[in-house]
Amino acid sequence: METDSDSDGSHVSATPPRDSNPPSPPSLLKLPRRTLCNSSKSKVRVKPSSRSESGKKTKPTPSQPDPPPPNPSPLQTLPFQIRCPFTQNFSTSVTDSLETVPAGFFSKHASFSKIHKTSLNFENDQSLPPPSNPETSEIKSDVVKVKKQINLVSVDVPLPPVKLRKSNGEGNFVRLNLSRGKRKFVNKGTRTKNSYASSCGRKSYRRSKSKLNKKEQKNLSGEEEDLVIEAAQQNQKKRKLGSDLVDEAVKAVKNEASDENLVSLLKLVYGYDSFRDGQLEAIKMVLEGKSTMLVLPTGAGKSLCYQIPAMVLPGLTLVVSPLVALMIDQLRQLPPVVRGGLLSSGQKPEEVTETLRLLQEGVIKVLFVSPERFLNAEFLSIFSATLSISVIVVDEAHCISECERVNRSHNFRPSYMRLRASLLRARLNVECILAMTATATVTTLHDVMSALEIPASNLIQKAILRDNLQLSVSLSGNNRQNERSAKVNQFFSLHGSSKYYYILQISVSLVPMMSFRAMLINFHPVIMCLCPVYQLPVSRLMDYILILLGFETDLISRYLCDNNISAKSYHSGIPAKDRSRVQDLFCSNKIRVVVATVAFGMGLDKRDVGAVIHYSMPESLEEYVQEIGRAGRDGRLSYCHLFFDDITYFRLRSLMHSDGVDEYAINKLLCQVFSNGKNSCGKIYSLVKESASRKFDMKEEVMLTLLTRLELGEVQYLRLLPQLNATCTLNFHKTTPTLLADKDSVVSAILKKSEIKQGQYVFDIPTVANSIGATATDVSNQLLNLKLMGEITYELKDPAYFYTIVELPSEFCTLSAHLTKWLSEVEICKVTKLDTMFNAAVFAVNMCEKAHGCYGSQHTPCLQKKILDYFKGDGDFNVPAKIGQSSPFLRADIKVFLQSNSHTKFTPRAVARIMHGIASPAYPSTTWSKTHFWGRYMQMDFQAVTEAAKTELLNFVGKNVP
Ligand SMILES: Nc1ncnc2c1ncn2[C@@H]1O[C@H](COP(=O)(O)OP(=O)(O)OP(=O)(O)O)[C@@H](O)[C@H]1O
Repeated sequence: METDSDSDGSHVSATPPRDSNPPSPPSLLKLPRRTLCNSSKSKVRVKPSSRSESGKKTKPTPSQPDPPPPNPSPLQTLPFQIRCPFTQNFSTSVTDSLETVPAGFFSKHASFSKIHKTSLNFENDQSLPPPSNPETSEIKSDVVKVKKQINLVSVDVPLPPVKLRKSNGEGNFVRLNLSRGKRKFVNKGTRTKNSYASSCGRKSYRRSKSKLNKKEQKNLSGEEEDLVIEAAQQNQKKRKLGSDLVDEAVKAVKNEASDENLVSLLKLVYGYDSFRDGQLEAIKMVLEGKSTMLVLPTGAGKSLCYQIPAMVLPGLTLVVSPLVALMIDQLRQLPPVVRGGLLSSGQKPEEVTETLRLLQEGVIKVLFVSPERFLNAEFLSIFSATLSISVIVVDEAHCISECERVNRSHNFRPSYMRLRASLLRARLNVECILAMTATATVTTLHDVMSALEIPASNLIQKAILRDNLQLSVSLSGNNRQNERSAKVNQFFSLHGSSKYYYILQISVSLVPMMSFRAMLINFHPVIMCLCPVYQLPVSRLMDYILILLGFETDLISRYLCDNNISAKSYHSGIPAKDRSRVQDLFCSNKIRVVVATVAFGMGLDKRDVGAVIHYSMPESLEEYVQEIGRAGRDGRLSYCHLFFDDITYFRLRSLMHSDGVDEYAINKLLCQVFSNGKNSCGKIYSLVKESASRKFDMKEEVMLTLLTRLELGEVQYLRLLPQLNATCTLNFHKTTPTLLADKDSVVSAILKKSEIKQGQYVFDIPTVANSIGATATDVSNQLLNLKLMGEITYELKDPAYFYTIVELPSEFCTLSAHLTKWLSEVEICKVTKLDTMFNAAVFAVNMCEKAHGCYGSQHTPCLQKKILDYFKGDGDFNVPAKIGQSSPFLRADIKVFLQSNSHTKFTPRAVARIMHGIASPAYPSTTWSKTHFWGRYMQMDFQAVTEAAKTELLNFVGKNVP
């Protein structure tokens, strides 16, 4: 399943809210007024809002008067403000920024506090936009003298070893590959500018000199040239020294993995003074070869827990990661002393070959792979006797849990079933497994630890949430279109042109776009809402990620660009190359906003993301925690706002049922898979994806999940083979078919097993392969060879799942009942997670008593509590009251529907899907959305609709229905 790694769930198309009574806008977050001022006001220090004794918020008192605020408008009373870059003030006083950090944060996260201060210093120094990478500024100052002295712009003087980590947030990989515009998925380690072993001296000087333009070269005096050479040589020495120091430190840890030795290594390689909570413990466990379950909050530094062991342990560290984007990001984050590589479906053959070569040579210490690539025959063949693996790291290990697997990636990820300790040990001979996640409920932890055979004593679990994230929620209301337009007009007539108003204009102008969105979703009578406006305080370099559904991302990013906020969209419809470019641009601060679907968030480690805005509700609290975890990774206060509305919730809840299947359909699938009876064992078969999907009314991913379960369940019934096309249409050109068949067994088999249609030979690849005892891949390769020799041309069609039968089930009924139960548990689990997310949001908005620090739309304490309860297993799992359980019209509507479609066969599930507006392979939306029953009962419990459909079908057909 090659695409899985890129899955982002953008299939979800949310319906806009249509509540006729919009809530009163959320109360204003009292911002330091400086965020609203132009640069001339930048020195004005304003205390953040304070609370009166009665608990009411009071307005901040500026030490210097600001321009009078605009007249009160609903648009002002919002939690955030999106700032235009031109009005942004980058010069922030240290005290102001410190005021934004919640009490207790530094005490808990010593290392965070260090970074926080570093960043503040940077801000003071860098007062003008556009911003350079904050992480490089400190380091650059070290070399500034040399540069100034010799009047050079582009001489890259290498850095002292202790600062390596900070000097280049992109890691050596970026330097060598990405900066050239080509992505080779190999971390080039020691050859980079910042690495210890990079060549300097003469060679470096030559390279530097060649970068200068002619004029600059002419201006370089002999004395200056000597200075350049001397600087380069000095740095070469420093690097050598640094490299030796790291070697020494690694050796010391190998001898004794003491706290002291590990901290020295940490300082030397990363420049950090101390480990964060949980890191040291985890590193020591891994170094001792103990399988470990590590649960640390987002941004707490889990990656370091395998990076340091990778420096010390002799073999390879294999990291299984769910998304290609995440792998690339992690590869970049590797320190220069640890060389990494990745194997993914998006690579060119030469990149794969290069990675394999480096692996064989033992140069690559950390290899990232997707679960789809993992453990297949090709992958296993890499690992010869000489290549040993020290640790397998399962990143985002919650995906192993069955419910999580489908929920988080919005797609079935059957390949996660391969991540079982027994398989890993048998096939890769690895003892130590490190499973890492930020979000795991008690059940998920249990699933992961038992799959990976991690003893309970080896669980390291710290806080779930960082406390520098300010959480707010608002329920989107639904204004009628003309009301909205009136509001916009009123707003502009009141506050014409000042910069302050300009900022508001940005959000207000989202309104026409919302209407456009309404036009796109034409399946329901949609009443659009005036999307609340976000006002985000920009007290520092600020970036935003808007998490929202696929097709909207382009619209919104275009809109933001039109309003001078540099933004790009990121969703699965964009080619992988462009997506990674967007990520590069965002990470290098060239754009400020990424308007993205969920694919963008996972694992992204950009320190200064100031806010994550959920434009629509995530599907679970795990997803929410994971996604807001992209904000504030530098330890500073950051904002996470969630918009939710009933319609989107209903829509998402319906979609949770789109993967479900009935026992009847599973039974039919089993009959086909094992249709060849006793003699089929050991033979190759194919299941053509498209036709089977329609026949069984089952999504392709669901079929693959079932096949994988038949391979990896308690009994191995079959073995999955590489996916290929099943049907071939072939023409002979040079040699006559019979002559060629004499020389070639594949051709001979083709002649025997083909049908001739219009002079062309049409055959089934598995049939030909079985007839000569070859594999389907062998047949495909031979066809390619013959084509290259000019003997044949051919066309392949019918993409299919290929498998060999290992054992026939004794009977299908028990097996299909078992599989159905398993899938329906997953379905229920997904719905429960969504309900819990919705309940938490509803609680924050409606039931929170505004005690314990919640106020206005700020719900940090109460949301934090909801999240913690959920992860402890005490969440509010009740079905929200909004979900209807019965309707007086439902059965009558179903009856009419069945009568008007009497020519079509339905199952109860198929009827319920249509009533919920969910397309399926056999009932596509192109046909069925035309019925006016489409989506009519979206607000009713799916199970209740299914039951009603079953009753009506029984009445209608007058006999048992499946
Ligand atoms: N001991 C430390 N002191 C200071 N910074 C650290 C420390 N350890 C890690 N970091 C930094 O913290 C940031 C986040 O680390 P990392 O990406 O490993 O987090 P994570 O736990 O994997 O987060 P997520 O679950 O969100 O992917 C990185 O920039 C990393 O360099």
